[in-house]
Amino acid sequence: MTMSSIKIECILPGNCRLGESPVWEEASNSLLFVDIPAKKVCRWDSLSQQVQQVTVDAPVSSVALRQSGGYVATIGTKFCALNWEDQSAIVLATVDKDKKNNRFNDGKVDPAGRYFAGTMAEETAPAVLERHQGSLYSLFPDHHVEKYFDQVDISNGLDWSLDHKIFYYIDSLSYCVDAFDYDLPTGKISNRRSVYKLEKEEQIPDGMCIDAEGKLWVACYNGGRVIRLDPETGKRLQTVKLPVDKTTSCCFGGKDYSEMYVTCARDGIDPEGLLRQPEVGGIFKINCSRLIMLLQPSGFLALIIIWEKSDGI
Ligand SMILES: O=C(O)[C@H](O)[C@@H](O)[C@H](O)[C@H](O)CO
Ligand SMILES: [Zn+2]
Repeated sequence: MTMSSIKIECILPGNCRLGESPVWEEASNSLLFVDIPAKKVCRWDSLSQQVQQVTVDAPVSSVALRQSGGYVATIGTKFCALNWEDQSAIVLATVDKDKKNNRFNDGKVDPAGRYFAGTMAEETAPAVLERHQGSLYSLFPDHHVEKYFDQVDISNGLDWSLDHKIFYYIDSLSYCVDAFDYDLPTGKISNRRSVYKLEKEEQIPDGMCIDAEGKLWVACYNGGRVIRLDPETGKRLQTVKLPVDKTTSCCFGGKDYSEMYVTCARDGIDPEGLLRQPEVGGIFKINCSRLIMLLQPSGFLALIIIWEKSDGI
């Protein structure tokens, strides 16, 4: 993929205050995403170009697909099951009960159906917050929660290697992309190491996804770009710049997963910055005319048992 073959389009000139967690839903040809402070989960239908949204009662930081249909989402400090039709959220588990100022941030489902998500202290301004308050958790199909580690500043991008043996993770204020050995049967992680340190102009690492060649794509908050990294060599392979500064996350989607969708934020941008970025708060699509390397579903399906509805997994 060379720069010249890339087309970037604002597909939804929305007004996201803090767009995050893009996830492609194949069954509906739709892109799901959240606007965290607006407490909204949105679903953009790529065929009709219409957006539907569900408003919840606390900041919603990530959304994922459930194997049995419907969604799961991290709302405030709760893992929830989200029913789109009646707009209800069922609480599955609550974390950080002793930390009243915390909320979940980015989350994603692992290849075995566990829902991983980390927390952070609420920000007073972008990237300004009480440090070391966050932790990383996962929700198992039976609703029990495991805690992996604490002392996290801003729990962010996460994904798994194609062979499911490595878990990649970003704590934004470390300015690094980290890797852990991953044990899929148990969901255990070990042997933390850093695979890439962001350069100054790349700014703050935020959301992340993996492509079909096992390379990582990281959205750079304040950097106005997504970067493609080789986690084996620690080298940056590519930079794709976007017409907005606060790029927050990315996923693959569209036909054959040949497109990349990128979310961004407008909160924290001054009036001059808003004038300079007319498409701020929109959702972007990166199209590559030569189809290579992408073709990677943007997430796994959460295996969550909801006994109340007795609808199995
Ligand atoms: O969406 C997130 O991940 C955080 O909630 C955001 O607030 C920003 O991305 C962060 O400030 C940049 O590090
Ligand atoms: Zn994020």
